[in-house]
Amino acid sequence: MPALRLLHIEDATTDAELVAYELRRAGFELSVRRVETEAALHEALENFAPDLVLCDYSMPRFDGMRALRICHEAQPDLPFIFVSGAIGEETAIESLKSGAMDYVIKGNLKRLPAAVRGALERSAERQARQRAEQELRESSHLFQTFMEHLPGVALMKDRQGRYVFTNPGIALTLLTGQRDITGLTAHALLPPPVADQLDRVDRLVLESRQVVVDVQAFPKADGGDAYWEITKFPIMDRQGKAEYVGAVAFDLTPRIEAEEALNLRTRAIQVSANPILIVDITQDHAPLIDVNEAFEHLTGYPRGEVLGQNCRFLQAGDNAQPELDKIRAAIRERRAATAVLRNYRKDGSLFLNELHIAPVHDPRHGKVTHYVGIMHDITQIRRYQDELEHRANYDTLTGLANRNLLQERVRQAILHAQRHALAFTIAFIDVDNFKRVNDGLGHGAGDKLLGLIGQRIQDCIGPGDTVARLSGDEFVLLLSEHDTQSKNYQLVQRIQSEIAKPLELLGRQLTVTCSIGMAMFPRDGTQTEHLVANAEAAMYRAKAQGRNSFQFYAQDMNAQGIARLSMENDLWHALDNAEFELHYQPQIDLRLGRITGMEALIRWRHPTLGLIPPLQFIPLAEENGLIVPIGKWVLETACRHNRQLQREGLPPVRVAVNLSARQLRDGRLGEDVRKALESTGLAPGHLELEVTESMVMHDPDAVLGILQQISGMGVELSLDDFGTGYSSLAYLKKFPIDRLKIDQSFVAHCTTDPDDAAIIQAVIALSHSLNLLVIAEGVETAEHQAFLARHDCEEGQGYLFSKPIPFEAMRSLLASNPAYAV
Ligand SMILES: Nc1nc2c(ncn2[C@@H]2O[C@@H]3COP(=O)(O)O[C@H]4[C@@H](O)[C@H](n5cnc6c(=O)[nH]c(N)nc65)O[C@@H]4COP(=O)(O)O[C@H]3[C@H]2O)c(=O)[nH]1
Repeated sequence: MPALRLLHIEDATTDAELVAYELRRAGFELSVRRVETEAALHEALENFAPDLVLCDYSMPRFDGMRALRICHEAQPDLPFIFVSGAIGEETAIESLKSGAMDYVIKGNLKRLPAAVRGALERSAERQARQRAEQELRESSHLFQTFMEHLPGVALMKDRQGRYVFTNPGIALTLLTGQRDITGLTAHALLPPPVADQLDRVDRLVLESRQVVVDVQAFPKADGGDAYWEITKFPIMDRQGKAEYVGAVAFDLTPRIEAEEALNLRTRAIQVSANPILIVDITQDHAPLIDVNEAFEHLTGYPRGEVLGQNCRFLQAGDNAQPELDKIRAAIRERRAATAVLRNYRKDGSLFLNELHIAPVHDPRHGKVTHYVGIMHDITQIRRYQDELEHRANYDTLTGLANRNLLQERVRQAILHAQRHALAFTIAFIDVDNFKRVNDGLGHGAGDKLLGLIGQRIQDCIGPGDTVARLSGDEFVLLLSEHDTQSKNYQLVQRIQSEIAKPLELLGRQLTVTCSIGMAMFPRDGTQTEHLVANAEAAMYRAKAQGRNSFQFYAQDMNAQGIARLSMENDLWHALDNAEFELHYQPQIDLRLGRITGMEALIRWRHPTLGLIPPLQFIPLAEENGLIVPIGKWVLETACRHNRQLQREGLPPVRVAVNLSARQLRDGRLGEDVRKALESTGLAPGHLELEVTESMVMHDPDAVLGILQQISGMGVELSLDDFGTGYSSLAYLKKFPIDRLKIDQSFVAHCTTDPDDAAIIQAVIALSHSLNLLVIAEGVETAEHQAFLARHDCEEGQGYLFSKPIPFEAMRSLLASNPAYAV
């Protein structure tokens, strides 16, 4: 036990010693400090740290009551006892009231030890109590703070259901917002059903003495419910009786709402039409942790079979896909990406997967932990795109490249050739007389023929070459390795002999030929259009030289080709646009000087080029077959005009109409003639058809039938350009010809060239012997007329009498009923 530190305020040292003696005698161990001034007291209180103060009441330099105050102020709990001479009852009471713990008279020091012990004990008690109070205050403060900051509700109720304690959070569950509800019950605060439920659970807790966890809905001010999870527990009193219900409650609403939102999203993923997969990349083999129904549907893999697996199984070993690198790089760099992959279903079938992957960040540390993949089956779309692309680049009829693809390939060939200083060839192939097959056997057969020809051409060329069908019967070849004419020559020979091989169409043996033109890069052009146009020009030149031939491009073909091309183009529309008209040249009876007939000669009134003579477009129309409809129009118009003149009362004349070779072969000529006569009402004897020697002699057997048919109708026939060919007059006997027409080239020189004169005489004589009439064309002078008349040529036609004139002029001429000099 440490020595009692005694501070003694005493001016008399002997008194002080007596006091110490008395206390030691009573068993106290003492450490004593004696002071007798105020200053010394302050110093001692500060440095000596006394356990007890004894003080004389009245001292010469100090006052006991003052000393008491000083000690009290410095240390309120320090035990203070007056030890003094007699001070009277009142003073003693006064001192005790002022805080002294006891009063001992110096004359009765025996009482001092007991007084000291009592003071020390009381002081110790007081200090203990103060400490306890302090601790209580502190713990109460801690409890308050804790309760105030608790993110929920804490409360206590008594057995009657009255709130004994609530934290401020209680306001959250109550509609009132009331904070102090001590003494109230739930029924005073909440709707009855809610209060009833709370009471029920309280009773359960009190009766079972168990912890009960319950979820309770509380109505919210804005409508709807807030859900609280309430944990209730019994609180026992000292006797172990469950007197109170304690409760802590937490608002579940945000969690429930978050769960609902999550559920919604999960459901959205589940029912999404797009297959969706989720991969965990925190694990080494990046397993699938979720897939939706659309994934199962597309791939055929059930969910349970693929979860935990790496998505690699979708590639089924087809791992050499460059697009896979895109996915790998994106995952390495933790970013999104899109790639098109070849994936395989469970049944092994292929589908094209346009896969979009996006990283998912963990909100806690921002790291990418998962990837979400959205799949898109683009197999059909791709197929459709390919189909479109194919249609855009390939000819549907033959399966060959079309103009588009050809242009692209030629463009590439030009770039390649320019880079490596190479040459290549463009060949233009046109099937000879294709129109005849098409018209004769029908379009189906024509299409089949084009397919066969395309195939034959294809078989002749190399793998690096392209064969394209431009339109109709035109094929263009890009021969990328043909850099010399000799190579081209060999190829052309091969193509022409391949195409010319007999083939069978609709059960008929057929042989077709083709004309080929060629242009070489860079010599004949450095641009696609020029090369193709020049090859085409060469093809036309080849055609002009006879079928089944070929030509290399030569500079001068160009202008000719272009003009021809544009004219051909216009010719297609000329008939629809009514750009044709007929002029008439009168034919004169050379003995009577009267008009007996007129020849219909076609003119084309071109919108920009003006009046075009027939020799400039008839051969073209012959070639492309337009001559047939044009010829039909001429026939009808000539008949109509002639009938009109007759109706107007003019002297009836014959109208002569030129036929072309193609019309003769067309097979519908007889029908056309009959219709023209019928529809116009012209008598057959007033129509004459002119055929040329060459037309008849080319295929005499075929022509004979149609000429007999026409002649049988009563229509007259004349043989035009007679003398220019090599017809044998003997052969002519077989034909139902009425009239021979001496070509103007003989007439022109009949008066100057004895040979021509002799020929004319012989022709006239022979004709007469065959009972044929004779008409001479190109009668330009009176001498011509006289010569012809002298040799019994019945009729003449030429500038001497009239040039070909429009219909109106012809009508006027007939109306004037001219008499030409004979
Ligand atoms: N130098 C000279 N020429 C004369 C004289 N008298 C007439 N001519 C011309 O000689 C041509 C006679 O017609 P063509 O031999 O049947 O030769 C015709 C005929 O083969 C053809 N043609 C004209 N119209 C038609 C037609 O409707 N259908 C067919 N298929 N061919 C036609 O075009 C050819 C040329 O017709 P056009 O230019 O009208 O030329 C006409 C006519 O204008 C003359 O005294 N001196």
